[in-house]
Amino acid sequence: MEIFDYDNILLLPRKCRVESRSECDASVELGGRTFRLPVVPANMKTVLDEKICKFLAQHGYFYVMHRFDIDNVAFTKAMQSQGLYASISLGVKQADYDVVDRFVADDICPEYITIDIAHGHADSVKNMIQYLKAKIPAAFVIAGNVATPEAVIDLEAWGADATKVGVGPGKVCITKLKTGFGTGGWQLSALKWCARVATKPIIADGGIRSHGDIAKSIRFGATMVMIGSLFAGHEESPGKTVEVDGELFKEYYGSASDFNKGEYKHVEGKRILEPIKGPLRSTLIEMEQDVQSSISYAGGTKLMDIRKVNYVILGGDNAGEHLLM
Ligand SMILES: NC(=O)C1=CN([C@@H]2O[C@H](COP(=O)(O)OP(=O)(O)OC[C@H]3O[C@@H](n4cnc5c(N)ncnc54)[C@H](OP(=O)(O)O)[C@@H]3O)[C@@H](O)[C@H]2O)C=CC1
Ligand SMILES: Nc1nc2c(ncn2[C@@H]2O[C@H](COP(=O)(O)O)[C@@H](O)[C@H]2O)c(=O)[nH]1
Repeated sequence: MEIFDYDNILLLPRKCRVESRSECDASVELGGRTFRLPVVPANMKTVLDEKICKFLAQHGYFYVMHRFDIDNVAFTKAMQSQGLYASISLGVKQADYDVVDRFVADDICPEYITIDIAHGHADSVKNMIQYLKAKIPAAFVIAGNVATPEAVIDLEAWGADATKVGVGPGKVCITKLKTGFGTGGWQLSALKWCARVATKPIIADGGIRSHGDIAKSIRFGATMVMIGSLFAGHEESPGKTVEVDGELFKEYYGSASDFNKGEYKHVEGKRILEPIKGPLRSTLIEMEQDVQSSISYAGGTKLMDIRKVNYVILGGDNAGEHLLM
């Protein structure tokens, strides 16, 4: 198997088919809705809050609200009462089953539900998917996180509508160091490996460090990418603002860090400071323009045209040109 990551892959251009990059369509379909970008901010406390979710939904972007210290039912009601879709996260504990029961009792259905646990290839996820499918069948269920084709096959067979791939590639992740497991350092080839067997959308989660990594993820089989660190340092970001030597930063911490958990137990995340990089809407617009550029370099007009390009692996044992035959 080829092992590579975002840093040592480059995509190869094909003859341009547009006169302007504005002709390229960066939108993507997921769960019956079309979103402007194949990008979703990570469902983490220092990345988004209710206000950001509302902004994203109103402006045609996908979001997944985090699941920490939040009333999912009240959140769903608030979004839907404004004519917006609701996209929430759940765990697999009794409290999460109680939330599902409240949805049923109130006859409310969030449009998207992401089952979000560290080791998603687990019977606990199978049970939650099956409970959701029985109780709220109209919800689009995303399940994860996983790292292998076997896991993608199982989650799809258990009823997940999409899977989330990525264990340990995140910027505030210390899973690799603490446990010796994961896709940190080879997330892009893990995605390729998983995409070979997937029959439903994959969300590639973690390890995106620059906008070009979005196109690379699409090339290797992602329908969408989940991004934390690139979104964490905005003016609107919910993380605390910290001043260091006159420069302003926002804190960004892992959902499995002691900062999120409130205790030091099974910690697999850390806290870092991200330099503040202006308003969120500017980054979203720049991302869209960059994805449009990627599509144009792919010789295409729409997002999935990126899947057609060849690539090179730079350096290492797998170095060379890889042509689609
Ligand atoms: N993408 C990634 O690489 C990672 C992401 N995270 C994020 O951190 C947050 C917290 O995750 P998580 O701790 O799973 O959530 P929870 O604390 O809600 O745990 C979910 C359930 O899974 C169990 N669990 C957690 N890890 C494992 C494991 N390795 N093996 C077996 N059972 C496990 C927990 O039990 P118990 O705690 O008793 O073991 C609990 O019953 C999530 O948002 C998750 O996405 C965390 C780590 C890696
Ligand atoms: N191993 C851990 N992974 C975590 C934790 N909190 C979040 N995450 C994952 O990281 C991505 C975001 O990655 P980034 O590279 O874009 O910053 C996020 O979506 C989660 O899957 C954690 O505490 N430990």
